[in-house]
Amino acid sequence: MTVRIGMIGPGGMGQAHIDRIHTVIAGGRVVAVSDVDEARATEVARRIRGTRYASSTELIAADEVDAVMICSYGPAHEVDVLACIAAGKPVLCEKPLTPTADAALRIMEAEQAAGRRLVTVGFMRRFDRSYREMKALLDSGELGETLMVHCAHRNPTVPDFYTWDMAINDTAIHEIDTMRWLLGEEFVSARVDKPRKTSLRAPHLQDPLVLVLETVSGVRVDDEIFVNCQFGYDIRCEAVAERGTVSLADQNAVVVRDGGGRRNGITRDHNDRFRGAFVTEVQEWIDAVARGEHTGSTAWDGYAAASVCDAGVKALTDDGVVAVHMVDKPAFYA
Ligand SMILES: NC(=O)C1=CN([C@@H]2O[C@H](COP(=O)(O)OP(=O)(O)OC[C@H]3O[C@@H](n4cnc5c(N)ncnc54)[C@H](O)[C@@H]3O)[C@@H](O)[C@H]2O)C=CC1
Ligand SMILES: O=C1[C@@H](O)[C@H](O)[C@@H](O)[C@H](O)[C@H]1O
Repeated sequence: MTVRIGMIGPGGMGQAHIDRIHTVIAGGRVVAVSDVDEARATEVARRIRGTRYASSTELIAADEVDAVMICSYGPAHEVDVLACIAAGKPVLCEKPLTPTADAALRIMEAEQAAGRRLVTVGFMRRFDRSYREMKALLDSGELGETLMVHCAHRNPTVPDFYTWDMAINDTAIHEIDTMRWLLGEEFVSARVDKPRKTSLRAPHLQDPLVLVLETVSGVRVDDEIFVNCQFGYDIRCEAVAERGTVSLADQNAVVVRDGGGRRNGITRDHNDRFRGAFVTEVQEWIDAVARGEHTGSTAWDGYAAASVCDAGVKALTDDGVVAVHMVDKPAFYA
């Protein structure tokens, strides 16, 4: 069976997903697109020989669409995810599921009422080989209990529409989800440290910042967010445990040594750094849709991450430690 996919919001991320589905991934084909930018949707539909729908509502309802990928902006996700649930169609929604927890809660409620897990959130770092090796080592207990994790998430730059809160609910949300998964527990509080700002761009942003999180058991996670670092897409993570540490290595196959020294390249963007993770994530989702099963991060994961983001965004404007508020995990997501 070929899973026929409808793509909402075929911008940068959406087109990268289309390319991998049509080249390296098996079992799926993007047959339909819709975008508020009609010219973009028309061009992408022409290129893939698919159908352009005037609205996401029409795309979701179309008989030719078995499953939906949502790659529009975070604030636009909720309405389309709810429409997919109402139509009974599996949906892979790019992160964030929603920028705030109240919206994610409405999605969880709708999905539970539908009685079937349909929502997968695009937290692709869970599929990254390096993070997986790190998790396997920590879970083995060889290094003892994990005490702290130091993360850094650096982007060369961000677009003009990037707002101050997105440092938390669009960027740090990656570490928030990955650390929940890596440590296997929830966060209880958030604080934001605000160092000197870069003069190189965007005075409306607190850039860089350090998000400091604490888990239920007291593990401390610090996450440097620096989205105008100029030099590359630089993702770092070091877990400190009782008997040792484990870190992500740089993502290069080769290291150059010459008269200028020893060096390896720095990845340029998310597709460059997480290419393998995206392929595994989307392949596993298509395979699960074909089997009629759910896979990957759930609406609960989207909600839990958004709850931590709410606290982080509050901590960005208020000084001090902000508590994370979450509902109890429904049995539906156990
Ligand atoms: N997993 C990852 O590392 C990454 C995830 N993302 C996520 O992917 C999503 C898209 O980001 P980008 O592709 O970078 O943005 P983009 O701006 O390149 O593309 C977004 C597209 O959605 C369209 N759009 C906006 N609102 C819409 C609506 N209501 N209905 C239909 N189309 C709509 C826009 O016209 C545009 O074509 C976001 O949720 C973002 O957080 C983005 C980059 C990396
Ligand atoms: O998800 C992503 C973007 O939406 C976000 O804006 C960037 O900061 C992240 O590095 C990228 O992976």
